[in-house]
Amino acid sequence: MTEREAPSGGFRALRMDGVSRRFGTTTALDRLDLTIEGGEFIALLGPSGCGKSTALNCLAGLLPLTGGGIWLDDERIDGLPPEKRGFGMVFQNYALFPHLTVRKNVGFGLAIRGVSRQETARRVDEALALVELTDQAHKLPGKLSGGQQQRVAIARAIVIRPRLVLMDEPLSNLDAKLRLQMRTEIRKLHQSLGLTTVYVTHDQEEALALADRVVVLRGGVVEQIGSPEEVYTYPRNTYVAGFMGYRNLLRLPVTARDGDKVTLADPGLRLTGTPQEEFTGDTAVAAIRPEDFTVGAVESNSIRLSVEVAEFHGREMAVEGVTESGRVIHFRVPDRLHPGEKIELGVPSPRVLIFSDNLPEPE
Ligand SMILES: Nc1ncnc2c1ncn2[C@@H]1O[C@H](COP(=O)(O)OP(=O)(O)OP(=O)(O)O)[C@@H](O)[C@H]1O
Repeated sequence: MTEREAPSGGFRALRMDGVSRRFGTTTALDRLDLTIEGGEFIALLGPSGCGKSTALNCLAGLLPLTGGGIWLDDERIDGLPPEKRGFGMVFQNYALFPHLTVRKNVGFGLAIRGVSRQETARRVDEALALVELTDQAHKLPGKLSGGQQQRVAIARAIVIRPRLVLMDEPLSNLDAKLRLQMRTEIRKLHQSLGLTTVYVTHDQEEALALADRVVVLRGGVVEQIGSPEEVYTYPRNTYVAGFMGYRNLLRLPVTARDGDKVTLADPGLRLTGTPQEEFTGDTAVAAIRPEDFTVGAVESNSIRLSVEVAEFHGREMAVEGVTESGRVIHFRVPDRLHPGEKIELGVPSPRVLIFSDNLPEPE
């Protein structure tokens, strides 16, 4: 097997064990337990301030831990300086040297590691070919597009044959089209090199598209770890559900419980759904994706509403409607609707996830 084919970059597992980081009285990361298998692509997902960059910087060695430890197989590495960890990093702002050509930028890490000129040239050529920048090698970064600059940054990270690649929101400075293109390129690169990767993002689509496993963070704490399918289909709570596109989180009175089904109702609305957790109490939260509604009731699931705003989105309309009791519902339908129109929607019970009522009070 050639080095390029080595799937794990040389380790079986990287273990973060109770990793914590405080800044004064702020706990940015609170006892993170995560084992990353060699070759895995992990996405750390959450909104601004949830601790994802802190987790990445602790892994990189840019931030000392205030608790816990990090292990690469049997070696404890959280005391090692960044350059001794053998990790490659790709940042949001590219962090390229503006006065060095693309070729020199990519070769920089090899030069400071004392790799011979001949070997450096060979590996830089190989990395540039992988990110399809061979013909831009002589240019300065300022002469390249944002996407090309980020490809230079990726080449610079992989040329050192890192044991782990750390990426901090690498696509967020790119426009929407380029972001999609680069996302596919990152996935392709991971498929061909098999480099273990930890990727920080606040974009759920990016996390689901790229990762083998997604770690959803809130306030420095892990809310859920799972495959994209798991976190998308079975979010553990309303926070993860909200992040996974369950745009309708409706707090409603419970009117019936029947085995593994719970019914919630309100004037103009009746929903029977599937509880995702044990709960007591007179109210519960129904989580429903806009795309799971259909026109017309489904069994006894029915929401009657009046259309407020309808946006044309190509294959479908994205619509906001209001029920008799003033609840706002977001849904998608294939045909054009107009403000003021009355419509009845339905949704299959398995697509109505019922959670205990732990939504924060509206401000
Ligand atoms: N150097 C620092 N000094 C003080 N507080 C910090 C520092 N770095 C981060 N924090 C705090 O720690 C928490 C987590 O920050 P972190 O940057 O890890 O979040 P994030 O999820 O990466 O957010 P973003 O996407 O905005 O970077 C925040 O409350 C933040 O204000």
